[in-house]
Amino acid sequence: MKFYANDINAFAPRGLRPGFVDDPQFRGFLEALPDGAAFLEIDGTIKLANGKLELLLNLARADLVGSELAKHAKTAGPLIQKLAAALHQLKRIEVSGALNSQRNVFASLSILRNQEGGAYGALLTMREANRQHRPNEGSERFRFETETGEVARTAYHITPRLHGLARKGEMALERGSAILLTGETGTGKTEFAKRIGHSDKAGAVPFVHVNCGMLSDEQFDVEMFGIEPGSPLDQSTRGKLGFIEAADGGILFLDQVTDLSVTSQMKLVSFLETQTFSRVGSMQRRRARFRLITSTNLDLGNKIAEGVFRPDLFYRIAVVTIALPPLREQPDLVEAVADQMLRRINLIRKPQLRLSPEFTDLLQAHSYPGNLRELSNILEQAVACAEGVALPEHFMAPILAPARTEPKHMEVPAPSVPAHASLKDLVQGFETWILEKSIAENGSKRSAAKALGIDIATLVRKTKRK
Ligand SMILES: Nc1ncnc2c1ncn2[C@@H]1O[C@H](COP(=O)(O)OP(=O)(O)OP(=O)(O)O)[C@@H](O)[C@H]1O
Repeated sequence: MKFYANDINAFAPRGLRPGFVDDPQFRGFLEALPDGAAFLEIDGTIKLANGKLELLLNLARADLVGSELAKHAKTAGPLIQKLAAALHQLKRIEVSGALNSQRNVFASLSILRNQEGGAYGALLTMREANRQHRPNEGSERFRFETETGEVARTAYHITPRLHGLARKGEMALERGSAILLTGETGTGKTEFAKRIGHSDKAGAVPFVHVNCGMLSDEQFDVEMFGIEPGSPLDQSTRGKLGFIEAADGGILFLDQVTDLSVTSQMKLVSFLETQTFSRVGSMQRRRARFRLITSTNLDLGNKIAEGVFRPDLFYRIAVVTIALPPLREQPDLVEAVADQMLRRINLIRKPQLRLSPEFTDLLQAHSYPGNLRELSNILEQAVACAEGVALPEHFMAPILAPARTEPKHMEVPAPSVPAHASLKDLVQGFETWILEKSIAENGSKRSAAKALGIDIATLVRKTKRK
């Protein structure tokens, strides 16, 4: 029996359950997969993506998660369009081809269905087709950055003040000096790094964006230095390209460098000192040449005084420091970004939204503790609440709510992933894990079945399947 997109409502549609996709153990499971992987809602929205997919597509996870898969066809390549079309038709597909990053990949998309056959999501996996044949150092270069300067520039507003800072950044990159970007959250450090990394001066080079908050001590060596193919630690047998090798000849951007533990900072210092490293599982020293940009929204002076940031690392990364100004000091940027967002929104909005002069005054007077991110939220709120004109009552600045304490649940360990597991086994392992976790959280099989929207007989049969 075939199901088409229109049929899903008739078969108890279920989206991926937020409780599960937000669970750190499930995220750990996804990260442990040897290939790039993502979970998608049935409408094509990417709910979760792992770091390997981020690397293969050369798109930041923050840009992937929450967006529609099809949206990335332009930057990542037409292969993505094929996968999105298959999902739209609820069709399993396996495709191979080149991404815009010039990586040849095999990709597969499997539809996840409940017992009644209703589709509730999809699993996308992707692996590099020629990774095992990758010659050693120096002979083959991989470009990680696919975003063209044109794409990057369309959404980026450059005021005279930002232009001056960008010039300073471009000159520092040209000279090979390490740049530290500072500034409050949302001031645009990441965008700025991409902007100067894409400048004509930097040329078409890899730009590897590393979110340091995602790098635990255990992952640091593997993610930064990679794994030697065929070494005892190489479960995939294809090795793993580390961020440092990926950035060779280009730019390594360490975002929120203050999130690195002191131990990882020490390893980074030692690497920066010698510019050499060894892949995990190999003794061979390798050399990588790249230009370094780091960023933080914290006060580094305080962090050093507290003993949680190493001064020797500070002096290596802060050869040139560029402080991104807060939005409250840039009324011209508020106006330009608000105008541009409104234009983009009005391309699809009916009725078109106009800002009343009073609303515009509030925009100009606001202090923006969340900077550009907050401006965007305020406009989105107005888009959602106002009819044709945004009035002062539609001006809602987000207020930071106190952290919520989550109830503690019984821990169900994430399934381990065998090196050569088939896609079917992986999906089945994931399903069993969800069921067990739900039983632990809900206290009984009956309550778990109810919470998952399946009948108790199905749940019992599936949990016996192991
Ligand atoms: N000059 C700009 N013009 C338009 N939009 C911008 C500009 N700079 C940043 N943005 C937008 O503002 C938001 C926040 O930017 P970004 O993530 O670069 O901030 P950040 O300083 O790195 O934040 P954090 O410190 O929290 O990591 C993003 O949505 C980005 O697209």
